[in-house]
Amino acid sequence: MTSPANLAAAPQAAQQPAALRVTGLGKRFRRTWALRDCDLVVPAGSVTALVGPNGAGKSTLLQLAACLMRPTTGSVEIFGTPTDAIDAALPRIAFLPQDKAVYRRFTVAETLRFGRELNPGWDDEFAHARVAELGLPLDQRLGRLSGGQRTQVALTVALGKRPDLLLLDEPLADLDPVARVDVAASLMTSVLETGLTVLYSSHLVAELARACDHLVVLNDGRVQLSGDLDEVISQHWRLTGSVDTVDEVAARHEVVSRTSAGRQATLVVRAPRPEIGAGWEAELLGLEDLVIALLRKKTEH
Ligand SMILES: Nc1ncnc2c1ncn2[C@@H]1O[C@H](COP(=O)(O)OP(=O)(O)OP(=O)(O)O)[C@@H](O)[C@H]1O
Repeated sequence: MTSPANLAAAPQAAQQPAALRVTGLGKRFRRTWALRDCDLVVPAGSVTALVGPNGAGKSTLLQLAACLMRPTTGSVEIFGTPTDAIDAALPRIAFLPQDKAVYRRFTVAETLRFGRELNPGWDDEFAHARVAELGLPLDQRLGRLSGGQRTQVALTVALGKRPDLLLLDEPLADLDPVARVDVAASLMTSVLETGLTVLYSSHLVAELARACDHLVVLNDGRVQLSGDLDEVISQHWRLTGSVDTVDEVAARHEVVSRTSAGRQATLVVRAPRPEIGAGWEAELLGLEDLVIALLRKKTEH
């Protein structure tokens, strides 16, 4: 009753067209399993948030999807093409790694030229229009741009490749709050204009709630939950009541987390409608509280 479940991976896997499909995926580095037994689908056209604590395996998953590493077990498919067939899969993907991987000595123009030379499907007109719209000077070296501007150049290179699946590893992490909001908004405009699928890892859960329609929670190398964001949120409740009756209430539900303070017990449960008795209250969780509950180790059993 208490083990976290993969809410929607099974039905998703059967029904939805997948931009990314991961089956039985595992990745081991020496003795450490960074990912284990992962099954998940990122639906085509979705903006999917990938969340989890440090070391959960988010970057490893993104790098496997970007064909930068080979799985130890299982498989990864991009729009139905296994990433083993790298020549077919690669043109459909763009990956923005955590460190953005830009050359600080290159100017903006040189960076775009680099993008053009490396990518057969490069859209030069789009890339130049995007940097012009953002007011980024073509002759400026990337090392002299602000962090937010550098991120915008890296995003322009990723988008200029005209990918079908954009993989972003914490793209906003090193930006100040204003730059974060601006970069996220311009990214979402580009996403809406192009209709591409995005898988986006971040610790900034509140910002993800604005941008994303699907959620994948990774914890300790495993998929803890995946599904449509509204559906996920409509099925997670915070129940509060007396510690005297908490066992009875817990026994009627799938418990995600359980805590207590003095005489008051709090349960986070997964249920379409919670079944509570007198003296108990139920409220739906917001995304941030839900992610915290999912990632918190259960403190009592
Ligand atoms: N190249 C590597 N060699 C050895 N171990 C690795 C390597 N890459 C990742 N790991 C290990 O795999 C696990 C998952 O790491 P990963 O970077 O995927 O997590 P993450 O969720 O992206 O973390 P963060 O939020 O801190 O970026 C960690 O235990 C990490 O130490």
